Amino acid sequence: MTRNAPIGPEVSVPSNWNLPNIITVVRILLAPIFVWMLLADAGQDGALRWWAALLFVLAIATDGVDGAIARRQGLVTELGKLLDPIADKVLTGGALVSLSILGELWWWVTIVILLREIGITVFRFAMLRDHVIPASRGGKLKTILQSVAIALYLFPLWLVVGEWVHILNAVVMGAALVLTVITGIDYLVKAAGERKTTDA
Ligand SMILES: O=P(O)(O)OC[C@H](O)CO
Repeated sequence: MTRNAPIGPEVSVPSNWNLPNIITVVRILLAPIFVWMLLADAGQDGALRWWAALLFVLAIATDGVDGAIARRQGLVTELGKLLDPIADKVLTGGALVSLSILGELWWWVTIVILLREIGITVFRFAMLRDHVIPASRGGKLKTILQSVAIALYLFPLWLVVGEWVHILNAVVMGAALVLTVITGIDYLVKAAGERKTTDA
């Protein structure tokens, strides 16, 4: 037996350049195209606005696809765990900032959500020496709720069903905002709990 030979069965580590991670990268690349389309429409509710809304929905839907493929085909990687939430944040963050630039969403809502999203991303990187913190169930639910809220703002539904839809949009966005803050705090509380257990 050679010295330093691995003991036990070899465990194959999936390459970082696999289909789920490529889909995640495509999601990041779609974000600037979507933002450009939305801002180019400049609040005129024209065809470009509808296309931008559709592109957002298609892009955010890939969030479920990459995760499902990764789990089913055993392609879950540390890079994927790190990159997937970032891709979501680039897309949703781009949408929120654009909506605020267009004067359709209060800046304070965008700022609170961005602070939470950037804060948790910085926290994830800070914890990298220990382990990658995967997205929690609450975090996943938060992204779904944010996406629904953003999609409601993006599609100019008021042209079809009337102005009352603005109330629905604000309520759903409010719920997304609350869940965003709660799940952010949850990551920190859980990490503090884990630290206590390892220190004891
Ligand atoms: O806020 P996070 O980091 O929990 O993000 C959750 C991901 O977007 C789920 O795909």
